[in-house]
Amino acid sequence: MNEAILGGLLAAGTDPSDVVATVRRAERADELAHRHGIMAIAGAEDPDNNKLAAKGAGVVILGVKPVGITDLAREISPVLAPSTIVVSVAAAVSIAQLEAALPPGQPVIRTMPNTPARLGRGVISVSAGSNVTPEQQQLVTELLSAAGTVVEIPEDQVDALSAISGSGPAYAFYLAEAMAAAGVELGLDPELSVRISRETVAGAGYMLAEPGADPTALRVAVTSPNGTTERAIAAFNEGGIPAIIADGARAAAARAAEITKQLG
Ligand SMILES: NC(=O)C1=CN([C@@H]2O[C@H](COP(=O)(O)OP(=O)(O)OC[C@H]3O[C@@H](n4cnc5c(N)ncnc54)[C@H](O)[C@@H]3O)[C@@H](O)[C@H]2O)C=CC1
Ligand SMILES: O=C(O)[C@@H]1CCC=N1
Repeated sequence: MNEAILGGLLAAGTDPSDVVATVRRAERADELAHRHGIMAIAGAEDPDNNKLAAKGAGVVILGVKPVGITDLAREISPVLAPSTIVVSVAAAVSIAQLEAALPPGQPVIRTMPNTPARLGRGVISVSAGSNVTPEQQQLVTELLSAAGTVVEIPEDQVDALSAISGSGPAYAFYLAEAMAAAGVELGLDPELSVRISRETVAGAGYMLAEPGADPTALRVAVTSPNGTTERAIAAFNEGGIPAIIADGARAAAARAAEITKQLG
């Protein structure tokens, strides 16, 4: 996820020399440095890597798994300037949990990105903690805008948003996988079926990305009265696909709440 955000930031003109990344493995640090022209420090080579990166930073983006993020916050706390904005991309970790692991008064912003950020087409939510000034929130919003559409939401909506846009790219890829499998079942060559499914979901995505695009109008335009698509959509509706998608989103949001409790 973090390389996706990095890709978006750099593509939008962030100076690579303004960015320091940390990772665990040396090979991964080399890969990031070569691919993006940034400084990347591996924990395996320098156990102080996270502190080195955070020291003097205006913005620190924490992107490890939810289970490790408060430990990481505690690790870098001694080197943070009071004005350093700490941004979290972790699902299910609350602003309160992050603030409790950081020096008192540290500005904290919780975000929920998604992987199309790599192409500058992400959706990134921003929820600010109480120590964040409007100027700091503006700065982070502008920074993340490089990676896609930024939406400001109250923290109590993050789990719901995550169930739609955070996990959502996986739902679209899942659809492409299911379409490819269906094509094979209808007798298409597997490679061809994957190719046309991928291009179809991608092409539809491009259409949705046009300004003012309306998913319902776009669907209706493909669905000729009494034609073939109509039969497919009817079968989807009979099979309860909309309700199944709602169930999936509910399960994702519930899992986020469960993780928050576990990390309590
Ligand atoms: N994958 C996705 O689409 C999304 C992920 N997220 C959040 O992003 C975070 C990362 O998720 P992924 O990218 O999927 O996981 P990942 O496992 O691919 O990335 C985590 C990275 O952190 C590195 N790391 C772990 N501990 C470290 C440490 N102490 N110091 C430096 N680097 C360390 C790991 O080596 C790894 O490269 C999670 O908190 C997740 O909830 C949020 C939205 C979407
Ligand atoms: O699956 C996850 O937990 C993360 C959060 C949203 C997308 N990926």
